[in-house]
Amino acid sequence: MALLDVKKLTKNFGGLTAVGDVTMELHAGELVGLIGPNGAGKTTLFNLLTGVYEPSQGTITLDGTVLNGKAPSKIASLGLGRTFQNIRLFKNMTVLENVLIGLGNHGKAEVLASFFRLPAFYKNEEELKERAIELLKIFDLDGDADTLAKNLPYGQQRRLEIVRALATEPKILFLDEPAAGMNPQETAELTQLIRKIKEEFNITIMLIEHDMSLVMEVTERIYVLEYGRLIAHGTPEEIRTNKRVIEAYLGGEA
Ligand SMILES: Nc1ncnc2c1ncn2[C@@H]1O[C@H](COP(=O)(O)OP(=O)(O)OP(=O)(O)O)[C@@H](O)[C@H]1O
Repeated sequence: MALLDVKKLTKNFGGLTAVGDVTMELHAGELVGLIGPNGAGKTTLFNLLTGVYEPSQGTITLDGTVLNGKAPSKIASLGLGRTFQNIRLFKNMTVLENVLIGLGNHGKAEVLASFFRLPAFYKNEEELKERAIELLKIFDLDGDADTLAKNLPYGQQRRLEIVRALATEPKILFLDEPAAGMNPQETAELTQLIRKIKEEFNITIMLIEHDMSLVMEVTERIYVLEYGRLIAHGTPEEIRTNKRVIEAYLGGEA
């Protein structure tokens, strides 16, 4: 059974079908690409999958649970994590605090303990901090734990966003153009990082990216959208040579 099962998903904005009749599956442990020309509906699809938008039609099922109609916070707690096209960090908080927020999915007992400053609160705080530092170490950001997020170089802010999303321990991580605005050196580092995430966390990743060499290098399968419709699906090699895909991109540039 697929981990994420998307059936005939559609989102209309007035007369515009931003996502139309999309059916796709993600399996545990896969690294899958989502590409398509500007305005193809990629971000809208992520917004549907993470509950930001309600589908006009179709169903989204995670591990047997239907996600339609659930709030984004509920969907996040069920195991869908994401980053955004434009960085959304708490810029005036430190690097460590940003990760602690990701980790801070407290249960009711912990909230009570923290309110009354019970011993469990301190133990939990210490443990969370240790876990946060551990995560930052994996991503080479532990040296900047006390730096304000806004003072990190751009590439590292993007990296921190990924760490924060991973801190919620998602089953599936959606990355929306993680290489946007990066220089070639930063993009090369990101490529390594995405590989590392897959190895160390053994999670499923779906990646929207305009940088074709990055997509072709790291993904195992690719879905291609144009005008909201899936026009192709296959291995990087199949997609690279797919006539329909080449046409879509050439048309987009003309
Ligand atoms: N909230 C909205 N209201 C109306 N139209 C929208 C809304 N969000 C997206 N659209 C439209 O839906 C279409 C798909 O947009 P979307 O941002 O999903 O594309 P994309 O593939 O992510 O593009 P890009 O690669 O440029 O980020 C576009 O025509 C866009 O203008």
